[in-house]
Amino acid sequence: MTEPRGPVDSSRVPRFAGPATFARLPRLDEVDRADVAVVGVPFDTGVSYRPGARFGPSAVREASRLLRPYHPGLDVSPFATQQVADAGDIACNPFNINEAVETIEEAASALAADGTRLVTIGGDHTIALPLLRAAARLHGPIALLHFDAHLDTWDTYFGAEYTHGTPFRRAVEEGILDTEALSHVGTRGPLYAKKDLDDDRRMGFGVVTSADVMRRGVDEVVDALRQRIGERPLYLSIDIDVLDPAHAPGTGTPEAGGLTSRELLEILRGLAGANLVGADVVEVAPAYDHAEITSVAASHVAYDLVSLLALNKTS
Ligand SMILES: N=C(N)NCCCC(=O)O
Ligand SMILES: [Zn+2]
Ligand SMILES: [Zn+2]
Repeated sequence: MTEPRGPVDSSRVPRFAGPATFARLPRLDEVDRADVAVVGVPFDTGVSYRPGARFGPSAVREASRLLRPYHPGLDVSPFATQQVADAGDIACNPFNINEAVETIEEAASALAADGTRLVTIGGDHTIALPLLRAAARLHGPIALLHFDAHLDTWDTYFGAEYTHGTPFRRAVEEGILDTEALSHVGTRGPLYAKKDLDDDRRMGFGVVTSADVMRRGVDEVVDALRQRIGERPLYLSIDIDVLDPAHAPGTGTPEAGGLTSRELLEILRGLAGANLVGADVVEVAPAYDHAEITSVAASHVAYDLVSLLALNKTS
């Protein structure tokens, strides 16, 4: 096996020079194959409030220029022990949600066909449904940890089935999730009715609210989540609005009272050794951002996801 090709060396080429790929990694077409592909989905036609997450992938790539190759918190060099590459963006129809959902499922399945695991940068949360479908094609019904201010298990908006508020209800209906191992983390904010929580519970979700994270602390929350997941194939879906608007202003449906970026990153690190098979980071809407606060946070989250995959090399 040839050595993985890593990022551009920032001691030779200034990190602010050249086109942005995630963490300055090679493009997928520059390597034979990748163990992990970081792929963008610039789609935001499923939003219920502020648009703009279509610009998330390029903002996160730009904000990822400062990432370095060794992760001290997890003691891993994620670009040295596995080939990581930037697969570019999945081009999907911005005028037709149903068609876009199909396109994303097919493109993700094609990328993952030879064992490549995907870290996807959104795009709005609609894209989690086709990504979960693609993951379930390979692994069967999978465990899900969903980090979000919102439940995203609502039924329809204006009669539309595929929106950023409904992906996980669709996924449960389709039988692609392991309903013994579903949790929301960071949930908060007003709901439409108490019934939202009843419906959500009936679908099988456990809820660790944002206040629970504050009261119980990161370690206890991690223990509880890990017990629920066990060894199952696990997918992580991270809506950046799980963070407090102070930590992630650049998003479409902000809610007060969220996690700090430190809490989120520490919970992720607590998942080291879990059987992670794929992940997404969604809802970065750069037009509402300031000083790249949100896209920097998202790029670090994506780096941690790639690092967790490095610790779960099955091959
Ligand atoms: N997935 C995100 N970010 N938001 C869902 C909010 C749905 C609503 O407007 O009620
Ligand atoms: Zn959300
Ligand atoms: Zn969401």
